[in-house]
Amino acid sequence: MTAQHARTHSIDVSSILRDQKKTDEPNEPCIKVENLNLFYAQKQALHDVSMEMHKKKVTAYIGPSGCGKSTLLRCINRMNDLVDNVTIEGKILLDNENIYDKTVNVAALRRRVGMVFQKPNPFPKSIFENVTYGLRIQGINDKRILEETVESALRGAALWDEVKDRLNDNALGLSGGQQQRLVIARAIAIEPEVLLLDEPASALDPISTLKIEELINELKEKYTIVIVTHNMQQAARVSDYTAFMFMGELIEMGTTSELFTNPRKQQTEDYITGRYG
Ligand SMILES: Nc1ncnc2c1ncn2[C@@H]1O[C@H](COP(=O)(O)OP(=O)(O)OP(=O)(O)O)[C@@H](O)[C@H]1O
Repeated sequence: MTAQHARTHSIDVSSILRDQKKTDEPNEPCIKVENLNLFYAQKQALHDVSMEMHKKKVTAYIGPSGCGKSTLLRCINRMNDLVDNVTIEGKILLDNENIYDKTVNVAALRRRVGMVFQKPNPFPKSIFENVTYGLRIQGINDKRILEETVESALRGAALWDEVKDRLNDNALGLSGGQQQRLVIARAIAIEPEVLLLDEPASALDPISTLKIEELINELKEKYTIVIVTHNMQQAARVSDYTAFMFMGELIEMGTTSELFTNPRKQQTEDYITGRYG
């Protein structure tokens, strides 16, 4: 990135921040990460990470490619358990309960902590069946409950008006942006506490991206949200708190306005002004 780009980059972010009406009032912590280390076989991908994420706020993870953002995100619903040869040390407390405790039921944890990935991944089923999937696997088949859930989840994901007349159509016929909102509807249909979003808009066009960002602002009234993004303007637009990571370490975390306008660490400043990454 050139110096000119770097200056433009940081100016853009500050103007975005000026336009935001975010309260910096912290809510109580919902998730506490304590001294987390993660190894993929011999390779250490997270180094002694400790941080807190607040209830009904949006926290963004930023940092250069390969710094561990997705790895850290996936620890919050134990998705890394599915990877061979992973070793995890430390704790993650969800409402003060260690999710890595041996007694934790991982399926129940994943109902409380929903996840949306970079590429929309609807099932090759109807829109209705996609949204009700989580309820059906819990054995809920009452037609009235399913219909009410479909409407409220699709409304919650800002998709209802676009699909209400074709709920039985195959979800794969939706556009990429609609598919991503459908996947968010599927995640919120089971009323999780936390939503993990791993670059949810990076495969989408600018208009669909804007819709997802507006949606995140609405969803935080109900959910604690953690989002991984490569896009600093996006972090500035959607998040209340931002964590900057570098080579598996949490370098700095603060309110988004603090981190972007007054970073405490040189590495953070270098990254947000586009000097590297
Ligand atoms: N399943 C895996 N097995 C082995 N190594 C992995 C695995 N997943 C990630 N890694 C390594 O762990 C490190 C952190 O990767 P991670 O995907 O968490 O970074 P990231 O910051 O999300 O990157 P990006 O922004 O490119 O998505 C990288 O060196 C990556 O190669």
